[in-house]
Amino acid sequence: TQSTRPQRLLGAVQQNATRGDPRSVVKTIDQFCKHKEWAMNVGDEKGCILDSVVSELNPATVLELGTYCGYSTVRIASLLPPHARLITLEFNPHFAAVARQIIAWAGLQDKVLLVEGASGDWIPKMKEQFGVKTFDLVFLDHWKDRYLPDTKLMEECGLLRKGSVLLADNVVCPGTPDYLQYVRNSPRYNSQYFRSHLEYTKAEDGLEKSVFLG
Ligand SMILES: CCCNc1ncnc2c1ncn2[C@@H]1O[C@H](/C=C/CNC(=O)c2cc(-c3ccc(F)cc3)cc(O)c2O)[C@H](C)[C@H]1O
Ligand SMILES: [Mg+2]
Repeated sequence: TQSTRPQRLLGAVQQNATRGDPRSVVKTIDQFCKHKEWAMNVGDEKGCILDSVVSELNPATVLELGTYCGYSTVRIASLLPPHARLITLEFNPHFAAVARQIIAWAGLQDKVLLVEGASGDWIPKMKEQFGVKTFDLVFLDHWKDRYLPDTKLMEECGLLRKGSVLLADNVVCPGTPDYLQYVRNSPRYNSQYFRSHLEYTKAEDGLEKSVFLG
């Protein structure tokens, strides 16, 4: 049977990256996407902005919406302090299976909880199922029309506290106009745009960092 792109990406990691070395996993995926097949990972340019936000925040509890192959999961988890936890939601079983193997190859499985299912179903269960009080950081990188409804859902479920940071990928390309309008005009957020480029291309894209004001 034909392999899928995520399976070919996993193969590249297993052949070229060093087990237990997150940086080599990240580098391998970026090389694969630059020279072999483009894939919708946040990539190295926006990834450096992601890294700086994570390092500056030093979060204890992180939520990622949209694992895909686990590239940003590995980037984030590799920067977390020992007892910090990253919960990442992926509703496609095939992508979840590939991501689990990539996260394990990087040696980060003890810091990451990959939950297979839809954000709309799992966000309301975060407290009771995983003992989450609030998230220090949320990385949004799933379907672009779900950023706004899921942000409102997180507010309603009391998962954000004063100072919680939302970091959203692709606010220019493919674009998340309703989400941007909301976080930039709501008095409950302080929003900042980090201009960059769409992964592995010269097209403009960027990350929006929005601090919840409570
Ligand atoms: C009800 C479901 C919601 N709840 C959900 N709950 C759990 N998991 C969810 C949910 N919704 C989606 N997912 C998962 O997240 C992933 C989806 C990721 C989506 N990402 C993009 O579409 C994108 C496109 C481009 C792009 C740019 C330019 C181009 F020309 C082409 C492509 C670039 C980028 O950086 C991009 O991140 C994964 C595929 C999908 O199974
Ligand atoms: Mg993205």
